[in-house]
Amino acid sequence: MVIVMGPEATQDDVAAIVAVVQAAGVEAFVSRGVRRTIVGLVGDVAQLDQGNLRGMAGVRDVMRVSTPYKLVSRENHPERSTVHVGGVPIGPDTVTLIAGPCAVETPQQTLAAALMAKRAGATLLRGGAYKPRTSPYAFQGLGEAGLRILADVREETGLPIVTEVVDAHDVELVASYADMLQVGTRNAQNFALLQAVGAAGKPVMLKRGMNATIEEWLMAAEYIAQRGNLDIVLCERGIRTFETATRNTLDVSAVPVAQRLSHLPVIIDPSHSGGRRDLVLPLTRAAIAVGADGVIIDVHPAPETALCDGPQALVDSDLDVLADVLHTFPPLLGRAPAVAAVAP
Ligand SMILES: O=C[C@H](O)[C@H](O)COP(=O)(O)O
Ligand SMILES: C=C(OP(=O)(O)O)C(=O)O
Repeated sequence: MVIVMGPEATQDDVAAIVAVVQAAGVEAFVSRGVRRTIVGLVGDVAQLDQGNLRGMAGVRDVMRVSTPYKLVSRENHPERSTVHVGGVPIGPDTVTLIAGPCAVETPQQTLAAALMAKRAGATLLRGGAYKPRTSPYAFQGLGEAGLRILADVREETGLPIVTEVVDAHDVELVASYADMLQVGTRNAQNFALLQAVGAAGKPVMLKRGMNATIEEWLMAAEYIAQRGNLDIVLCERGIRTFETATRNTLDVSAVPVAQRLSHLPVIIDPSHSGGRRDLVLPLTRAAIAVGADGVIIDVHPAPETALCDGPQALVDSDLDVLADVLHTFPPLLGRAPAVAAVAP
């Protein structure tokens, strides 16, 4: 961390800064220039409150030179990581397709959607049994009955399950069925939930908060990592902007930025970002082109009757194109579509 002090800063102002910094066990190196004085800090600067330092007399600016997140940072872990979910890799060598229904509605609908997902080349099945809904009157998911359906469909199709948990109290239960726990955009800064999933012993997919900066997203991942779990996959799912033509604005630049800052795999959700079926395939192409380590896509056998997010679900007639994108695009970038660990 570097503290820049203006020309008006007195000797006492500089001494006050040095005293605060040293009291926190951090070393301070002062270099006085004609127009400004720079105080360079070395040590565990996480102990210091940047805002408080910025408020002290004579201080012009306070700048971090290292990242505030440590465990998920690429500074301390230069190699990019691969996370395995039920034996399926998500990482730099592959492009993984996770697909399935937005919400688990019935056993028949979930199985039909899982078979669609498989036909498109998915090696992981998505599906929400606990749905975070804007309206308390909207379908909230089947809860544990939905988890049981997912487990049956996993048995039948061999696809490991990715499913969302919305409440810290449900983490143990959801983890007892899931192969990967999903934390959604609405809970992306629910710190108690992040800590609970971090302790659950299952890989976690952390969606980006719809209003979160990339740094806030990585700090959220750090909460999970701090509980001893580094099997985290980051998922860019669109952010809130002024644009109303799409449900959210897909921030494609978040993929290379997050991959540069963090060793964790980064995937894209083209369904929740565009919010429109006609955008899912173009955004999937964009995701692969920008270097995403996978995509998570909604599919539904009858989206006109879907209980959640029907307009963004791919239908049967989209699957061949999706499969083709998955087979032709990754090899252009030296990658392979991720395959199942054990052929079912
Ligand atoms: O699947 C995700 C969410 O539950 C869903 O997108 C929420 O949408 P809503 O705003 O219609 O509740
Ligand atoms: C709730 C979901 O997505 P998001 O959190 O991105 O809205 C989902 O994928 O089911």
